[in-house]
Amino acid sequence: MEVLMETLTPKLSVRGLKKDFDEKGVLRGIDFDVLDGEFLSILGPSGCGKTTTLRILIGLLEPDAGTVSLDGVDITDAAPDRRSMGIVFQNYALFENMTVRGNVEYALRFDNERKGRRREIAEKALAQLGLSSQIDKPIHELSGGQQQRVSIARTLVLEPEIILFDEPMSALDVETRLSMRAELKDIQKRLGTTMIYITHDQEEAFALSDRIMVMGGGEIHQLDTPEQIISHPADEYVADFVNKNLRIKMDSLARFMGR
Ligand SMILES: Nc1ncnc2c1ncn2[C@@H]1O[C@H](COP(=O)(O)OP(=O)(O)OP(=O)(O)O)[C@@H](O)[C@H]1O
Repeated sequence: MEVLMETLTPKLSVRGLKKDFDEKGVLRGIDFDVLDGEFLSILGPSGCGKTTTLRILIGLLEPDAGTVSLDGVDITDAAPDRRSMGIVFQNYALFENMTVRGNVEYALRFDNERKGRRREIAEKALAQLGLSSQIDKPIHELSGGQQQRVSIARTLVLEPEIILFDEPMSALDVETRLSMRAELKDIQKRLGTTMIYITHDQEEAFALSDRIMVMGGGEIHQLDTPEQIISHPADEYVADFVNKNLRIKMDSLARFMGR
């Protein structure tokens, strides 16, 4: 029975989440679960409520209603550093002039229990991500993909249950995005950490995710596998969103071919 419960309890469970800004319903009561080891993308256009959802999950914003539970424990009111959630930001927020090792060790500076072992812990995380040979280089000498890995290593040393990504690739050129996408997928497969990835880029969501949550106007329109979203869009909004994005891709491909 215990084993059965364990497999059935989602890693993260969100129920009835609501948030108004200036009396406008930015989140209108959203419910979803994320399974252990799953890669879930939150996909939708600008202003649909993705960042608001993320900020509530990591504890930077209080919801007006609803609950967030991690491994079955209600963490709605827990402080950000008591939630076991790590976040990788858009520009990675690394210290450019510090070394790779320095950046990762820095994350443990307030961890009284482990800061004495921070050198060893940082080295282990960096080895896991294939960065041992870069360990003494300053950040500005690394490629975009390597910087992404440092940012993940820095998050990993805090031993999060879930890693959240806030549009981490949106400022990069297409080629870098493609190689970093492949790297991220590989890292997730190897580590098996539950990941939530915020993006407005449909192609990115489809390439990376086990399941995708399509949001619009503060609501979840569909939460399903990429295949189901393409073959069985839940409503017109999802069908339009998928089609529109495909059309944009086809147009830029046609322009590229015509050059
Ligand atoms: N602190 C705030 N005060 C007032 N309105 C806000 C605040 N934060 C967000 N909003 C509004 O809530 C809506 C949803 O914003 P949110 O940032 O969650 O969208 P998003 O889907 O992440 O968009 P983007 O992809 O552009 O980041 C927007 O209309 C935004 O203007």
